[in-house]
Amino acid sequence: MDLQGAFHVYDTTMRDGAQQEGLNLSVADKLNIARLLDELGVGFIEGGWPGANPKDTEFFRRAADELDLRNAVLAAFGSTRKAGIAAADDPQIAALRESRAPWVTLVAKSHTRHVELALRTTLEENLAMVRDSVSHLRESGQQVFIDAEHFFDGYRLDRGYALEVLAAAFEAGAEAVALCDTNGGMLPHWVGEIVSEVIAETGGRVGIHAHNDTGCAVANSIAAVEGGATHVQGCINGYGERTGNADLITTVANLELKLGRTVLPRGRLAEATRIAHAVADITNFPPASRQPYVGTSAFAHKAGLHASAIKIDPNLYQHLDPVEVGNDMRLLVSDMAGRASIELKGMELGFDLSSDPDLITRVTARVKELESQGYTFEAADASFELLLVEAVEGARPAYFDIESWRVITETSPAGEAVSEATVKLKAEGVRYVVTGEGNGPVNALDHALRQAIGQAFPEVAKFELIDYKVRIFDQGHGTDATTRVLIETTDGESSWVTVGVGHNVIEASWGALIDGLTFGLRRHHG
Ligand SMILES: CC(=O)SCCNC(=O)CCNC(=O)[C@H](O)C(C)(C)COP(=O)(O)OP(=O)(O)OC[C@H]1O[C@@H](n2cnc3c(N)ncnc32)[C@H](O)[C@@H]1OP(=O)(O)O
Ligand SMILES: CC(=O)C(=O)O
Repeated sequence: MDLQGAFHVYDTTMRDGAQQEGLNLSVADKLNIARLLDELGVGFIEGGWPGANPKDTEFFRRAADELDLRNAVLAAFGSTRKAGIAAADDPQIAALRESRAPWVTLVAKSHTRHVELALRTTLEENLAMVRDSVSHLRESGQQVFIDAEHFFDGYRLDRGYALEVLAAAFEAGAEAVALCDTNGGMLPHWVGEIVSEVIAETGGRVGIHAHNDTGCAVANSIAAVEGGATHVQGCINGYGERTGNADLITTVANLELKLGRTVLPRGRLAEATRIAHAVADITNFPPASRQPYVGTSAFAHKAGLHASAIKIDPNLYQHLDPVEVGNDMRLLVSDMAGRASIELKGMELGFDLSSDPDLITRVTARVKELESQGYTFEAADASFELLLVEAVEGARPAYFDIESWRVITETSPAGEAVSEATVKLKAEGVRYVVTGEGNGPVNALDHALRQAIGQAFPEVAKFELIDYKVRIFDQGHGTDATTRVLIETTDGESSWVTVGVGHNVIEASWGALIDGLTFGLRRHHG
């Protein structure tokens, strides 16, 4: 597939995406993101603005030697030359030349007020800046895209001038002009109309660069394509300045799966979920669970009625097969579950409950009763699995018997609060009495419990508590309120979440800790 030919998928995660508040990428991060984007099969990767900061300059230096891109080519971003100087003498243009990127994307003003107020130059000089910069870079052997900044607002204010800017770019040899909704204020039908008018007027290749300030960045990008655009820009996970850019994966998935356009190499879209999450790991922004196509909730079903239909045919409650974007359908168990939800969740966890409708009814009722007391199973699959095992096998898995536990918190001579827990239990026929210390009561209990159980089951040494969340509900009751604790435990290979509920945070934590250890031991011992 010719990714630099018929239709351009252009990623700007590492340039406009990095303009997102709080998002900071090292050179190594950028190299890793570029590899992931290449795996996704985008045609163009905008790596940053060489010359604007040492990191972006370094990225292009290292990329030329270290990246072995199979699908994509690199684009370096910069602006047209400064007013009043030759393109060849502009140090910023020199940095673009020296980046060794085969493509350069130049941001150009196409809005008269921006030319006069922000550039503080004449409309004529701005046209010359566009013309000179493009032709200079073309003569230096690079291919050029233009990002026509504030194009839609500029077109509405002075259509003639906005089109003159595009004409100057095309005449000088720009391959495509991306019309930018820089302030993100457009709606889809406005974008569609303007894009088709521009194509009719210029005959050149037109692209779209949409920001999400109206919540319409993806819709605007799709409208542009329907209006004739053949170059689409966006960012993974919709990162970007202010409210972000068009989410590139959502845009591409809509183009491929809804409009039947082939814009990525065959089979690449099925990697979308993995790649979106891998990029999120690098940016250190947790992936949004409700993100279209790739979010963990994108194909998660909570309502009992949905599950009952899904049992017959999953497509009754999903707009497409999640496999197409590398995602999975998940059933959530909660007080909104019906018997079908429990049966399907059981199947997901490896239990065939279909021949025992009474058991399904009992488990459904038990889930609703426990949820009314404050438990939540949709976030705590491991506690639900233990509940299911108890129902199926007639008893909860028991690797240890707790005799008693207690915990105290006192101040040390240095004035710090320290906690000490004592746990008495029996495991594998042996009685253990163990004391653990910690920087808080739950930490002390966790240490004592794992030390005691670890003597009978050494694999417990690998277990580690990695997340701890407390939620107080019945807010009216103040310190008497019911407390829910969710604990995430790992054995180094995978992790699981358990829930505990109690009238105080220690009691609730204890329940979640016991479930966490029991679930982990069951995984190792069956
Ligand atoms: C719409 C967008 O998101 S475009 C991308 C924007 N991204 C960034 O700005 C991030 C990287 N930017 C930077 O590191 C810096 O702003 C730099 C290195 C580019 C420039 O820094 P400085 O030289 O200190 O200038 P400063 O940022 O204050 O102002 C920008 C200058 O570029 C000029 N400029 C703005 N747009 C253009 C353009 N399309 N063509 C030519 N010049 C332009 C401005 O008029 C201003 O000129 P002046 O220095 O003569 O006043
Ligand atoms: C170029 C760009 O990022 C914009 O106009 O939004």
